[in-house]
Parts: sequence; C-alpha cells; structure tokens
Amino acid sequence: MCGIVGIVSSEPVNQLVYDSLLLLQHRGQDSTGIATTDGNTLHMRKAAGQVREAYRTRDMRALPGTMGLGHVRYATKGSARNEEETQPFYVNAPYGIVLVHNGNLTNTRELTDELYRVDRRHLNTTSDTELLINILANELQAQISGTDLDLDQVFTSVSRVHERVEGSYACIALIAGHGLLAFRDPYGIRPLVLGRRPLGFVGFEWIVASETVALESQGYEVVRDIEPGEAVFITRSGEMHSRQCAANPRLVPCAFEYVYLARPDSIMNGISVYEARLRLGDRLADTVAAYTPMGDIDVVMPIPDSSRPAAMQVAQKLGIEYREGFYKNRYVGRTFIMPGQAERKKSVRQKLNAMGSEFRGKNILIVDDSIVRGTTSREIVDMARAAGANKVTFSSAAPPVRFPHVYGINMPSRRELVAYGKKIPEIATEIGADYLIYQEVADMQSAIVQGSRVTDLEKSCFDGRYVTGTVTEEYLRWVEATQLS
Ligand SMILES: O=P(O)(O)OC[C@H]1O[C@H](OP(=O)(O)OP(=O)(O)O)[C@H](O)[C@@H]1O
Ligand SMILES: NC(=O)CC[C@H](N)C(=O)O
Ligand SMILES: [Mg+2]
Repeated sequence: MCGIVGIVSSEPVNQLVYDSLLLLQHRGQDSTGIATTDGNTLHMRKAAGQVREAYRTRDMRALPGTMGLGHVRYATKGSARNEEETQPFYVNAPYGIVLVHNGNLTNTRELTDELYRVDRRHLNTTSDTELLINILANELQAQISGTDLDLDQVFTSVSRVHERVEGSYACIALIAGHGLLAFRDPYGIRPLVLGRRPLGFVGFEWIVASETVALESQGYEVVRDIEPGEAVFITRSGEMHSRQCAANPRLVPCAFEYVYLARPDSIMNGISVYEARLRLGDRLADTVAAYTPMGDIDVVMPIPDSSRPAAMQVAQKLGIEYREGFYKNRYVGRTFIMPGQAERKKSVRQKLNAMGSEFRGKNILIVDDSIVRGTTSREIVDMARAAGANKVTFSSAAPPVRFPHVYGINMPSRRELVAYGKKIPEIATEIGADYLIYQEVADMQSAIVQGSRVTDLEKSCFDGRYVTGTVTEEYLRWVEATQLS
C-alpha cells in the first residue's frame, strides 16, 4: 500500500498536497514525492523518508500551480531504497504526464516485454509504476488525433489500460495543460475516494485520495468512492467528469486495509474501518470463549496501535478487564511497513515497552490485529514473560497469513510468513505463547462487510484465492525469487 492524493483548485495546492500526505503517512514511510503544474510546466520534488523530513521551504516554493498530486511510498516492487523508483513517475509524451500509484501489478513480465517489443518504450527501473505510466501514455498517444485532448480519448485510454494491466492499481495522474485523471482497478482492490469543497462563488476545489481521513481533516466533503474500473477526469477549470471504463467491474476490496493498513477514522467503500475493527473484536471474543478456559485470563491487552479497537471489544464481550501494559514510543513509526527484517525487529523493541506492574503474576490475553512474519508477536511474548506474566495467550483479529500478498502489501515470500505450512500449536511454539487463537476467515469477512454493499473481499493472503488471473504457482515462485530488495 501507498498513500496517494491529487488536488485541482484555482489557488496554489502545494501546501494542501503536503498536508494530505501527512494524513496518509501511515500508508508508507519509505519515500515521498509531490508534483504540481501551473499550466504547462510540471514541477516535482521527491525524497527518501517521511513527509516531515522530506520537504524544506525551498522545495515547497519550487512547487507552484493549481493542480497537484502526491505520494507516500511503501515499496512492493523494485527497491524501497532506490531513489529512481520514488513516485511520482514522469513521461514527457503525450503532453507531459506525472502519475502516482497505490497497488501492485501482477503481469509485469508480459508488460515489460510488450512495451519493449511492440511499443518501443524504454524502462529505466524495475518499478511496476513505471510500467503503468508508460502503458497509459502509450494508449493516450494512440487515441490523440489532432492537438487537443477530449474526454472520450482519456476514458478510452483508461479502458485500454484495464485491458492490458493486471493486479491492483489506484492511480492519480496529471496531464499537463489539461487536467487530473484518477482511476481504480476493475476489482477496486485498493481504495480511492473523491471529495470537494466550495471555492469562489460557483466552483469547487476537488480532491482525490486513498482515504477519507485526508478529506475530512481538511474540511472537504466526501463525495463518494471512485468505483472499481471507473475513471474520473477533472479539468484545469474544475469540471468533473466520470465514466465506467472496465468491461466487468466487481468490488472486491482488500481485507487487509480494514485489518491493519487504513486509519481507523477512515471510511472505505462505505465501511467504517473503526467499526469493522470493533466487529472483528466481537467475533474474536466468541472464538476465544470457545477455545480458552475463562479462568485462564486475568486481563486483555492490545498491542498498540492498530489492535486497540478489537482488543477493547474482546475485553468488553468477555467481561474481562482491559489494560494497556505496553507503552508505545510515539516517535517510532509502523514497524511492519519498514524495509528489512533487522530494522523491523529492532524497532519493535524501540517502539513498545512492557510495564511490569501490569504483568507480574497475571494471565494475559494479548490481542493483535494480525500476525504476519511474527516479528511483533515473538518480541511481545518475550517482553511479557520478562515483565513477569504467568500464562500468555496470544490472539489475532485476523486469520493466519499463509499466502503471499501480491496486491500492494509487501509479503511476497511464503518462507517469511510465520504461519506458512504450520498448524496453530506449532505457530504458538514458534512465537513462544502458551495458547494461540486466530480469527476464522468467514468471521473476518462477515465482521468487515456487515451492513455494507460489499459482498466479497480480496483476502488471498488468508485463503490463497487470487482475484486476478495471472497469479499462478509459477508466478508466486518468480515473485519469491525476485522479491523486493
Ligand atoms: O507479525 P508481524 O510481521 O510483526 O506483523 C504484524 C504486526 O505489524 C503491525 O504493527 P505495526 O507496528 O506496523 O503498526 P501499528 O502501530 O499500527 O500496530 C501489526 O499491527 C502487527 O502488530
Ligand atoms: N504499496 C504500494 O502501493 C506500492 C506501489 C508500487 N508497487 C511501488 O512499489 O512503488
Ligand atoms: Mg501493530
């Protein structure tokens, strides 16, 4: 996952894009970039690290213009450390395009070959986003007949992108001199939402972003989610046009957004992330009650931050006291999205500290939102024991992660997953817990979608079923062999 935002206004947008990226920082910490346009010229600043460290005043001054977009990256393809792969990507024809992408393409080998052989385009990195912008540019170029660009040409190009590209992609592009284009893959795997606020007497300032938190915190009205397969084009003068560009769109959003990635105060596809996490806690409590003798638990404890809503609900439903025994260092970011296992492991210790008084002699039920590599759970169980806990029961509000995630979350390799090829008692031994309880897949799905129009979720990392066509055993092996450096 990454965080993306695009804004069309009649006033300078650089600060608005920056502020939006700060609100989306939880979606990516590797690098960031902003591009703006003041008519025909595209201005761009990119840097490694988080938003607050990346832009200085002189960088912001170098980003004039009334249309802009921005990106915070959590790399899933290529390299997290390669500056060349920091987004936005730029191509000079047609017109000049910059693009930001949240997601991961699964037919990159075929696309790389086609772009070279048929389209005669050069790729300079191994980023899937560079592929995507070149496919879009190529299709747009093929549509243009005169010098001007019309809506049909824009939307037909997006239809062609849907035909050629497989995987997940929520994208925003600026076409210099023309407008802002946003589109979502035909399954709507990654999120994208449209908002606006009044500007002047008749017009609106428009925003497109990964999460509603970027809209609401800045006073934008949430208009709606961009539909799977849909494209939205906002002209320089603020007219908004949209069209369904996919042949068979079907909403299958990523379950992991609700489990971990998104901020709890966002609403995605009509589902409040916070409420989904509360319901995950409710269902988990039932499973805990079914498998654990209740006398075995004195307190319920979350692992800050993401498991808090679920843990509160587990405690309430079981009628057991909720205590916060792990104190979180607010200056350490999210550990799961850091690149490299050594850094992730070290950061769990830096991030969380166990308070002895909450553990000594007690039987603890620890609740986390998910267990992926087991980095957090191993350290946490160890810390709980060192702080004097008696029995440690570990529970996860998501089911075991047993399959690679190929749609925009960096868990490409089965051997990295602590649950891969193991039964639950074996995983418990691996993380050092006395008992281990996981959410059931069906309970996770019903907890997330309850009361919404969403009927299915992209949950391949839990059940091994991939919604797009190209994900074969051979592909997974290739991903494992060439995984992110
Ligand atoms: O099994 P693992 O590979 O360790 O991954 C799972 C853990 O990583 C995440 O926490 P993170 O520190 O990233 O963020 P948070 O503060 O939002 O919980 C998640 O909430 C789990 O705690
Ligand atoms: N997490 C993402 O959305 C990553 C986007 C893109 N695949 C990259 O690696 O840069
Ligand atoms: Mg966590």
